[in-house]
Amino acid sequence: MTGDRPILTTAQMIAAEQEAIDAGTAVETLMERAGAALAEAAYLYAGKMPILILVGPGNNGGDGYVAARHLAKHGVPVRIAALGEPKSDAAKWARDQWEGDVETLSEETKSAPLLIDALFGTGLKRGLEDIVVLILSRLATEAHVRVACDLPSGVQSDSGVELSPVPDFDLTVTFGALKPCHRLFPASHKCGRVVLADIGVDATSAWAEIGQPRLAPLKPDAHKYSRGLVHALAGTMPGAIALAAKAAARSGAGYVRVSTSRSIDGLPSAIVQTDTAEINDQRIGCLLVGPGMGNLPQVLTMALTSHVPKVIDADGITHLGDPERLRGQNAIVTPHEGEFQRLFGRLEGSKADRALEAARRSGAVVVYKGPDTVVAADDGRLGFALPAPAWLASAGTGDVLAGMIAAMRARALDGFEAACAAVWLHGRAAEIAGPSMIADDLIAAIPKALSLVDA
Ligand SMILES: NC(=O)C1=CN([C@@H]2O[C@H](COP(=O)(O)OP(=O)(O)OC[C@H]3O[C@@H](n4cnc5c(N)ncnc54)[C@H](O)[C@@H]3O)[C@@H](O)[C@H]2O)[C@@H](O)CC1
Ligand SMILES: Nc1ncnc2c1ncn2[C@@H]1O[C@H](COP(=O)(O)OP(=O)(O)O)[C@@H](O)[C@H]1O
Ligand SMILES: [K+]
Repeated sequence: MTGDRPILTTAQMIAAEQEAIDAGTAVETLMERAGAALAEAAYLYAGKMPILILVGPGNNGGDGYVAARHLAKHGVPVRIAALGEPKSDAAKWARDQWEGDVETLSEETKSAPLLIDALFGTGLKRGLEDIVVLILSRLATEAHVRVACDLPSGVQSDSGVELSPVPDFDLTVTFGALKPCHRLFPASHKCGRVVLADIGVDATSAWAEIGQPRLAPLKPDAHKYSRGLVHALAGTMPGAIALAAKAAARSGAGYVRVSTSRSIDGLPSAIVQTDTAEINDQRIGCLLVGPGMGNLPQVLTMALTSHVPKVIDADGITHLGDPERLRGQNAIVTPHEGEFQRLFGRLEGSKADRALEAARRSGAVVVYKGPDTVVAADDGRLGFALPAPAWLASAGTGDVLAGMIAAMRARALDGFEAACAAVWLHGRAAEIAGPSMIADDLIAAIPKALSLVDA
């Protein structure tokens, strides 16, 4: 995922900041860059709209004082309302550089068309006091544009959990790297557009936002097997495997084959139906099992005897029973919350932590689905999906995703890269298909989603 926007926990961010400080950059310099970037983003978004900046006692507040100075320099009318005095040396420095008034944040504080929330960032330890929540909510409602400095106040940076109620923001300007909360639910859906500013800290991480995939262009001498053979195993509900198989074909698999004991209606003639299960055919790029499998655990058991890479979804996950069965399987599993808990139990930590733990326990690539899908590999790589439209919440869209992943895997991407590419394309296909889509429409939108990438 080289090139994707890195995601850092608070501890990693502090370490990266310390590295920059040790290399000779003062913390005030980092704050100056952060505040200047916040000001620039707000100015680009809203021009000379009058601004109210709420500042807290820590370095998040410090960024707010710096931003105020830059905005005022550009002729933007700026007011500051502070929740207490600055506590850190850097924030005190930023406060001293500000030559304007500082109001005390209270129930009397008047709103402005643009609100910047620089109350708390990564240092938040508990929820905001009720009275502060009320004031923030009123000022946010009365503003036309809402901008969060680093992250919306009230959000726990590492988990995306709201420690106190958080208003909706239009824009979040973050520094050095994205934080898990920008892509984990519910906070992910409160941030609005997330702008990442470079402040000169080296933010490298095995965690990143899943960006647009880079797929190798089709070679002139391609043939159906080199594009990838996906072999799907049907079960008791043929509709689900039909969705998955069609999605695989539309995602560029050169050859899609379905083992089924009875003919499946409505499958395109290009998809081969066979009543044999040639699952050890060395040409298979990816085996797909689970969608519509129903209560036929023997289908899963047979799939697990094969040595080819595999995608295991839906009923296949339910019938696994023990994550250890996945070890050495070269598998990608695609659980939603219920399936995840059935297979891995109730794990501790954020969704990111749980996904990584599941990948470690099973050795599989885990695509942990939902409004904040994450993809984890057992080597520690973790991809966070962009927010996808909520209208994906309809029957069969998961089957489509499983087919798309199988196609990406069959074209010889590694398991993690294949899952990330498919998750990205699935989200874009949903946007293209629009709010009243059903899973079949999602498949029809895959070619347009693929045309967004150079493939
Ligand atoms: N890490 C970095 O590289 C950089 C960080 N910067 C900024 O620094 C921020 C982090 O700064 P801090 O660590 O000072 O943290 P915060 O500014 O988030 O706030 C921490 C302060 O608030 C107090 N506090 C926490 N929760 C509270 C609550 N619910 N009610 C009242 N007080 C509470 C803490 O005791 C502490 O004094 C980042 O979010 C970012 O905006 C930037 O200045 C640039 C560089
Ligand atoms: N509220 C939501 N916002 C965005 N994506 C969602 C939401 N709900 C579900 N999805 C996505 O839709 C798909 C649903 O998959 P799944 O739950 O397996 O459904 P099914 O088994 O009916 O196909 C997943 O890719 C999931 O991430
Ligand atoms: K904030």
